[in-house]
Amino acid sequence: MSILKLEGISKTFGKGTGMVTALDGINLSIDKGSFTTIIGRSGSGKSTLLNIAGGLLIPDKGQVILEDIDLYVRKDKELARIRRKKIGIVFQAFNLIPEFTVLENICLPSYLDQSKPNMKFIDEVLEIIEMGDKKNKYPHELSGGEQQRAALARALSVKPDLLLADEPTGNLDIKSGEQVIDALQYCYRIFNQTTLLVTHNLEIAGQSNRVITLQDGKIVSDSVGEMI
Ligand SMILES: Nc1ncnc2c1ncn2[C@@H]1O[C@H](COP(=O)(O)OP(=O)(O)OP(=O)(O)O)[C@@H](O)[C@H]1O
Repeated sequence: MSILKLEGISKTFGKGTGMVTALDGINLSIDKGSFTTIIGRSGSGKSTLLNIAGGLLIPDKGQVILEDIDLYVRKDKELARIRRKKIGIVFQAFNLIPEFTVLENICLPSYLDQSKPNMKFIDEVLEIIEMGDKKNKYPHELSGGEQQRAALARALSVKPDLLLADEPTGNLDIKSGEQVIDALQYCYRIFNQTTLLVTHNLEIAGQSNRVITLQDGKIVSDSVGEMI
């Protein structure tokens, strides 16, 4: 069953001779409970695609349907609410709030939504990603890999329908990067978390159950395999 559909998505940046076509007529359907990786050279449109899928960037053309919701016909305030409730995003830069502890950072999406954080679920996530003993630390007291795992727990805290991760290992050394990917995969397996991951790392891509390759803003291959 499809949870996310991108239909005829195009996006350009700039004007005239400086115009860049970042995405060119993308059609894509993501199944509930799948782990999909998007690969492609630098500049092929991966982040643009993820940002559009995540309700963060308005496409020039096309529709993004999350479950039955057409994201970009919604007013800004409603789109922000849908995003907070239904989409978790992990960025390359961890984007934690330095003045808040790990737990406060994780609870933030719920507080912004004026709802009570699901502490039982948050504790379960923290245990799975081996961050249970770090919840009262501040971001500056953590390694890069731990900060990224805290950002992952924050993204998962509202049990999002869709988890998006844009080069989550890009700022990390190999070992920390592997731990973050392991954490993503555990959460996929244990919570059946629908995940869409952008990476340059072909080894990581090979472990997902679908790999989509972008080139010059177009999908040039889409292969389905077994999740390792
Ligand atoms: N805000 C922007 N303003 C102007 N051009 C942009 C902007 N964002 C992206 N682009 C351009 O759109 C194209 C696609 O960029 P995008 O960041 O989606 O690629 P990417 O595949 O994620 O690259 P990377 O792997 O280097 O992160 C590139 O040519 C990029 O320069």
